[in-house]
Amino acid sequence: MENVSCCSKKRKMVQAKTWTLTKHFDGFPKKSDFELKLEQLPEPKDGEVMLEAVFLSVDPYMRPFSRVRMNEGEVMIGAQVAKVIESKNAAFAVGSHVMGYCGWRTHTVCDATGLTPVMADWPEDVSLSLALGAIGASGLTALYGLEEVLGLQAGETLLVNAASGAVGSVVGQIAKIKGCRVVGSAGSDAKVAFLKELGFDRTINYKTVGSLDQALREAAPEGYDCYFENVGGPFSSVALPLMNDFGRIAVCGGISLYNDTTPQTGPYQHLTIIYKQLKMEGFLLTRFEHKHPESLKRLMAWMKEGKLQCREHITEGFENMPAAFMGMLQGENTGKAIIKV
Ligand SMILES: NC(=O)C1=CN([C@@H]2O[C@H](COP(=O)(O)OP(=O)(O)OC[C@H]3O[C@@H](n4cnc5c(N)ncnc54)[C@H](OP(=O)(O)O)[C@@H]3O)[C@@H](O)[C@H]2O)C=CC1
Ligand SMILES: CCCCC/C=C\CC(=O)/C=C/C=C/C=C\[C@@H](O)CCCC(=O)O
Repeated sequence: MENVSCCSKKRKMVQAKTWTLTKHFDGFPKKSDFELKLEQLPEPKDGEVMLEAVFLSVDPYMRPFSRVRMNEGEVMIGAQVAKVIESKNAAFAVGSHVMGYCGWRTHTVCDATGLTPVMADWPEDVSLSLALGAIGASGLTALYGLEEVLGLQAGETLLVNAASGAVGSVVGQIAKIKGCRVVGSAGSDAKVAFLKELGFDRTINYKTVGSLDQALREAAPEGYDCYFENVGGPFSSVALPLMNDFGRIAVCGGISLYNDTTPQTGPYQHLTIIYKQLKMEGFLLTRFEHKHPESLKRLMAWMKEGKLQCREHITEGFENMPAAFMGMLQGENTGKAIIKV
């Protein structure tokens, strides 16, 4: 990123590149829903820092959250790992790295609210981008869904969909660490091969399988005790009746629904839920924020021990953020979708 220098002899003026939402998404996002803009940044005031983005994240939540948390014309929401390039805050040294929800922007001036220093003893040979994925929000979501929501126990059978993605790939690996049988569904043969590499017991390419019901039954003739739901919609309608009595379902996401212009309706599963006495619970990772520091240490330890593989799908160039976002929603990524500035 080239900064524009002008006027002041003392200080280089910094221009941020930003991606704004021109118009609320209507159906699947389009290129014209985004606009690249330049923004002249002020000098940081006391307590503030200036950040330069190193890695940015594109995530499914941006699609539904944009509608409820953003106005048209605003900078797209999102997390990044950034380097502190100027600081008037003693807690954030120049040259250190932070994780923050700064949005889709190359440079940011902000106070420290909402900035998290990247884990103190982050190993030099581990990419900082993982702080946005497996050793960040995606890994934490997987861990909390399994431990806090599902209460997964050794010996149980778990189903996870969008299994080769940022969250799903960690879900399956943690479930294996915990001594469970894991069935994963993903949208291509290459993705399914990746799941096998990760140690999933059975894998399904839901796009080519023919009968999903039959494939899910064959993958777990004993039935499913736990279901980590990332997709929703028709997949869920097929999976729920295959749960065992007292089965638990963690509703983490519903990506198959995010781009709908008309909300999908039924089939309604109330009778299955009653008869099988199922427990279904939605969650947001933010509920467990107080556990983040300890949980990140556990994820990092698993990675160092070789028990957790962290695949990333890296797109080069800030200019390509909208394309990377739309690509992720279309299933282009295996592992965490990341933008390298
Ligand atoms: N509750 C929470 O706090 C959080 C929830 N989430 C949710 O977790 C889920 C996974 O997120 P994340 O791991 O970041 O993203 P992923 O890395 O899994 O990327 C999205 C993947 O979803 C799959 N997908 C896209 N469209 C569809 C569709 N119509 N039907 C089925 N699969 C589809 C694609 O894989 P494929 O080729 O296999 O179809 C795609 O690669 C999302 O639902 C997200 O909203 C994420 C973080 C926090
Ligand atoms: C508006 C309906 C939302 C339905 C659920 C949609 C998506 C599930 C999901 O992916 C949730 C993700 C939650 C993320 C929570 C915290 C942060 O990582 C995002 C903060 C975004 C921001 O405030 O900038």
